[in-house]
Amino acid sequence: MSTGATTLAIPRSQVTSPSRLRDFVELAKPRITILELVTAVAGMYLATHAQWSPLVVGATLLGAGLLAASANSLNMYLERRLDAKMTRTADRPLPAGRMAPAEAAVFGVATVSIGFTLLVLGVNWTTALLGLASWFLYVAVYTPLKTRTPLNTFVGAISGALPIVMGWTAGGGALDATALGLFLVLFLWQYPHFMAIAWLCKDDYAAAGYKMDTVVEPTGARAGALAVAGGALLLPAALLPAIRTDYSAQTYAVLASLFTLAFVAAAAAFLVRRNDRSARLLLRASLLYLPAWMVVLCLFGS
Ligand code: HEM
Ligand SMILES: CC(C)=CCC/C(C)=C/CC/C(C)=C/COP(=O)(O)OP(=O)(O)O
Repeated sequence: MSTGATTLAIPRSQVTSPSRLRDFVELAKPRITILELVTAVAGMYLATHAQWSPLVVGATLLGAGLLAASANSLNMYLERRLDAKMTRTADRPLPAGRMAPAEAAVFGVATVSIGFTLLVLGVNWTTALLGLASWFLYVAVYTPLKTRTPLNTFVGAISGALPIVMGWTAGGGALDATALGLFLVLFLWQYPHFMAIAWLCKDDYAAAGYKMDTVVEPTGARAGALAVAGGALLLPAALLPAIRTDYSAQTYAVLASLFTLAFVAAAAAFLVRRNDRSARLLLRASLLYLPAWMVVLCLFGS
């Protein structure tokens, strides 16, 4: 009798090892989650001018991080069969068979419960409810819409724009014009960001049956136009969080407008020459734009 057979009979998902931890981290889509948390820190910095309580900062980041981890793991649970059809996602823990679907579901339910409770008890109800709204829109509306209509991006962008507002309200900010400006910048930013990805991954998306803009309109003209529109609308939206007339706000307005014009130029280049090179450039520009905008906003716009 071979002991090897016994070893092989143990599901890989029950083996405890560092790679198990890596799989749980992967379930949370760490890069998107980290940038979301950075936006929350920027929102909180603007509201408090760094006169913040370390406990509230910790509770906000942990609570929002757990909600984002939950949203992402439940998205992976719901999309495990479709993820198996895309080269970009086939090696994720669920489609690759390294984790049982039930484990991801339990992780997703546990993290949303703990994250929401932490935000209610350690921060405030407004922030907790904004987090729950973001979670609900992503898991229960955006995820099922992905296979139905390209309007899914509109809903995903609402979800992705809420964490910066959560940071703002966690720091005591009201749901005012500044909050609206922060929301709109994040919302609009996602159009150029995602239209570049939608172009680069269009074959994958088509293979899995996702109705992204580049799948239903494969020339990419519509995706390009949406990227330019999102970028152009950022010009007025980026000015909203700093409607003041003093010198530092003017510096912010000039710098933010320059960044935004460069971003719009990258979107326009993609619209004109729709190829992988221009899409990659636009994606890179989007990932530079957001941190640059947040730094300028925190230094001069508050
Ligand atoms: C409609 C909304 C969004 C969609 C559909 C979307 C989709 C995606 C996809 C599919 C990727 C992977 C690209 C690849 O593997 O090459 C990606 C990358 C990324 N996204 Fe988004 N995203 C959205 C919004 C956001 C938001 C709100 C943030 C954070 C504030 C964000 C941050 C990132 C980052 C940091 C990366 C780079 C990850 C890496 O280097 O692999 N995204 N996005
Ligand atoms: C606090 C809280 C709840 C934050 C939620 C943050 C969050 C998950 C934002 C969504 C951003 C988004 C639409 C990503 C794309 O997912 P996708 O499903 O298109 O990506 P994929 O194809 O890589 O799975």
